[in-house]
Amino acid sequence: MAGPHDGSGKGEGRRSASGYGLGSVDTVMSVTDVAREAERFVADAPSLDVLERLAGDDILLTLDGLRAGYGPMEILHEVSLRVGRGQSLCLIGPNGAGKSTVLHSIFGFTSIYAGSIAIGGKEVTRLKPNDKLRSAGIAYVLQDNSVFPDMTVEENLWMGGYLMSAPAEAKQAADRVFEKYPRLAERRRMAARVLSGGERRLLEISRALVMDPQVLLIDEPSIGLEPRFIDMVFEILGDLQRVDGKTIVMVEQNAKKGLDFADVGYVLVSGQVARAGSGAELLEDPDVGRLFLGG
Ligand SMILES: Nc1ncnc2c1ncn2[C@@H]1O[C@H](COP(=O)(O)OP(=O)(O)OP(=O)(O)O)[C@@H](O)[C@H]1O
Repeated sequence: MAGPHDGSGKGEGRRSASGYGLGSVDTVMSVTDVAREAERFVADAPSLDVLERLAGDDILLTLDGLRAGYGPMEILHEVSLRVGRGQSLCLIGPNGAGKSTVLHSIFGFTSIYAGSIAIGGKEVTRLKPNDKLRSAGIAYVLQDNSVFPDMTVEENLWMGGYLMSAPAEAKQAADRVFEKYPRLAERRRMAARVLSGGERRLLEISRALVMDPQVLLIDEPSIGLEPRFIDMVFEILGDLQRVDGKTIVMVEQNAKKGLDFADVGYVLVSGQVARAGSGAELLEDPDVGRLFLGG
């Protein structure tokens, strides 16, 4: 029977790659074709010199030869990555390549079998998530739908300060975030469930800002949002980078949008870094275009 993974090219089996987040509706490569082509990418993996050049003179976050996964299942195979202070980096790649697992590993949600993670030259490989946030200044914005719908907007923000020693401190920190985002401040006593999709995403990002992190890990900022909200979210991220100097590492299924935004892009295939370049370079790379941008 023809199916999406059988490579038969029949009926449902010939779904456009876009159904898997790999291109536009008129892309005609099957998922199997895409996977086969993507594997060929790995042969061209960038050298450490390339990664360092892309990160610039002031490297903040370093992953070296990271092997990580869930329980006994290794997902990332010797992933190395460099992010400059105040830079934005976007990970793209096929479904299941391990993009979210890179973020999970940086934040401390995975088992790490080998390799290292360092921030500002200090090794933080095996710090637990709370310590990643508290002492390494790394915050993680979950993929979609992580607001507490029955809590008010301000209660949601206070939750972002759960590691602070006193509730008053969390409230003060939340007030600083409200000053930055009047749109949220105006809605502070409303239940989060009544917010629009874009406002919910803003609340999720804001909650991660309460601890004033230096690095924001963001999983799929555009997922499930209408186009006007997608633009709004990328504007917010751009402002955090430019005005507040935050370093941003994101996974984005909308590869064009992500690469358009990011200073640096990495293509992850089968748990390995297959290509890296400036966002603009990758947007112009014909292989990236064919496989991930719909031709
Ligand atoms: N919490 C988990 N426990 C066990 N396996 C997991 C977990 N999260 C992800 N995986 C597995 O790790 C692999 C990589 O998943 P990951 O979500 O990192 O890929 P991805 O590139 O982000 O994919 P997508 O674009 O579909 O979100 C998949 O095989 C997935 O099933």
